[in-house]
Amino acid sequence: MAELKTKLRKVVIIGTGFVGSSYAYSLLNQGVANELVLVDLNKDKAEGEARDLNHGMPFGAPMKIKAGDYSDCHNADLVVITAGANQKPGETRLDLVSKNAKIFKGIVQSIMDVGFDGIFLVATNPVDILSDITLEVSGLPQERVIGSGTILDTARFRYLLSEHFEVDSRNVHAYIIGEHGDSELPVWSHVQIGGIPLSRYAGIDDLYSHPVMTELFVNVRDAAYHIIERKGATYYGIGLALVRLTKAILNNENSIVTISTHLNGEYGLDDVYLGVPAILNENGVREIIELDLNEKEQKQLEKSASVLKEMTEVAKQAIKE
Ligand SMILES: NC(=O)C1=CN([C@@H]2O[C@H](COP(=O)(O)OP(=O)(O)OC[C@H]3O[C@@H](n4cnc5c(N)ncnc54)[C@H](O)[C@@H]3O)[C@@H](O)[C@H]2O)C=CC1
Ligand SMILES: CC(=O)C(=O)O
Repeated sequence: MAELKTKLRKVVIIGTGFVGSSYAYSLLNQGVANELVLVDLNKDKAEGEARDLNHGMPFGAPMKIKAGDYSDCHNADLVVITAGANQKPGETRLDLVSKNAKIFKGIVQSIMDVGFDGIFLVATNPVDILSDITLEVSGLPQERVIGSGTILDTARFRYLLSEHFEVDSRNVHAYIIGEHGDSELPVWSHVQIGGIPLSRYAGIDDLYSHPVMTELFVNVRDAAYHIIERKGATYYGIGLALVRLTKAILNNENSIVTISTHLNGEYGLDDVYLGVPAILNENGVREIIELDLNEKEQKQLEKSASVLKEMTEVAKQAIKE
């Protein structure tokens, strides 16, 4: 009988606040990695989370979980960064830029100093800009520096469409692209339900000016504000989204997911990180999927890119000071 070889997979989470700990909990539930190390500036928090998670081990898949430090990153396959400030009610993601860019410079340098040579997955906001900062500070190839981008927004979009049309969200194919933030856009021209274009499925000629579809998108775009007003932070959705990305990477799935990646001419855009569908596997981003956008969508994407480019310059300036 052929010998079964199981590759050991090590994930390190930097930042064990709401997002980091929700992600860790979902990883344990879904038995995704063999080894999980939790790192936080607040060492007690990381230690407490590790102990709590370990007590669930008999009910999950076996894995090693411990609190650690940056030296644990040297042989990690994946480092997921969820550290930094989150939005307070009324704050935008872009309001966090200078504060979190400075935090990131220190974190990424400490990780590279121990010889990390795996994949970075960034979730901290503003995620597109901090992915760019991670690329610049780490010097790793761009396919190995990924942001969670619009994966959560895309999930929210699919969920709200599935509720509206009473169809399983897994059969709703739709993308939100651009900034993970206020300038993001829905790609209405490619929304499909079970392979049927939405305009035909719903009998709507112009999805762009249809009041119900417009309201649905606004609820996607503003979902984080609505949740933060009510419970102070969002974390379960992103925790599960990060596990989806972790599986695509560790299991070499070649999955198409909307992540923040560095564009080099795709969609006519250069030198900017933003959310687009891309094929993800154990080497990181294999290929960016270039959708045929209509004129309206292309213009909106260009606008989103210019917002991000401007704020990325602010972040790059902040880390020089
Ligand atoms: N990309 C996405 O879709 C989403 C992103 N987020 C973002 O995730 C980030 C984290 O949010 P929360 O977990 O709610 O915040 P939190 O405040 O609960 O946790 C942040 C953690 O980072 C730690 N930390 C701060 N500086 C650090 C450093 N230099 N090294 C190590 N750890 C450090 C803190 O001690 C804290 O435990 C925020 O920027 C938030 O906006 C939140 C939800 C969705
Ligand atoms: C906070 C955030 O980025 C979100 O829930 O989308």
